Amino acid sequence: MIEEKGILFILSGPSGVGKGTVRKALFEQDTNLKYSISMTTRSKREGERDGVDYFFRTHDEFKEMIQQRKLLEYAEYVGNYYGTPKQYVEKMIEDGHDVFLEIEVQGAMQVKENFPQGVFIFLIPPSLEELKNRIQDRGTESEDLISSRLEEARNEIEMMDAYDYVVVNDDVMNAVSKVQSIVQGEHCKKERVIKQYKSLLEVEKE
Ligand SMILES: Nc1ncnc2c1ncn2[C@@H]1O[C@H](COP(=O)(O)OP(=O)(O)OP(=O)(O)O)[C@@H](O)[C@H]1O
Ligand SMILES: Nc1nc2c(ncn2[C@@H]2O[C@H](COP(=O)(O)O)[C@@H](O)[C@H]2O)c(=O)[nH]1
Repeated sequence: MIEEKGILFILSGPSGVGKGTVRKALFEQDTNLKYSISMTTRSKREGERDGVDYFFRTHDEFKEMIQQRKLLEYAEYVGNYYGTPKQYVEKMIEDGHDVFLEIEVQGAMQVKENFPQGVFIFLIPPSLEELKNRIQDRGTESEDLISSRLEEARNEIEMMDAYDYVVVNDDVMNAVSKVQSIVQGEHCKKERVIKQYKSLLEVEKE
């Protein structure tokens, strides 16, 4: 039998584009996907839970994770640190699960350097006006923070060329179905299947 390793999917996009919304809807449909819960130093939003939405940590705790090299990637974004705990991702991939990261672009570029076989997906809004409306209507950030995030959004969108796929989040279910096609399609990529098949042949030879 072909032993399949999991695939690492990385979803980025400007704040408020709908990454979390699309990811949650996708996870209701795809049960092989595992979400990598990030660590952050930002404060909890109303309704967010430690260990579910994020691992909420102090700056000192976060720095310790960096020093101990326990993060796959990390970045400072609009005054806070965000990072991906390494151990969970490596274990899940090894066990054959696809892992989904929802991270900003600086972190995604670090993953690309260390994990080039990952699949990089960039989510864009139908317009910048719509992005502003979405982040404002969400009502989770102050006006100042919304401005900082929107400023950051312009730089982030310029990075989309570094991604393998770009999906427009016009309608949530439309975007979900596109991301799902990407996930399924990646399992049939000949480079991936041939690599797995070659290791199977090696094992059978022994
Ligand atoms: N396709 C869509 N059409 C209209 N509204 C949407 C759509 N997708 C998401 N939204 C809304 O936009 C807001 C931002 O979505 P969400 O929180 O998922 O964005 P995000 O990219 O994860 O943001 P952040 O990076 O800041 O965490 C939410 O209020 C969500 O309901
Ligand atoms: N580099 C990383 N970025 C991350 C991670 N987890 C989340 N994020 C991104 O940060 C911004 C802000 O998130 P918010 O929850 O405060 O709105 C957003 O783009 C997230 O995708 C991570 O582990 N590493």
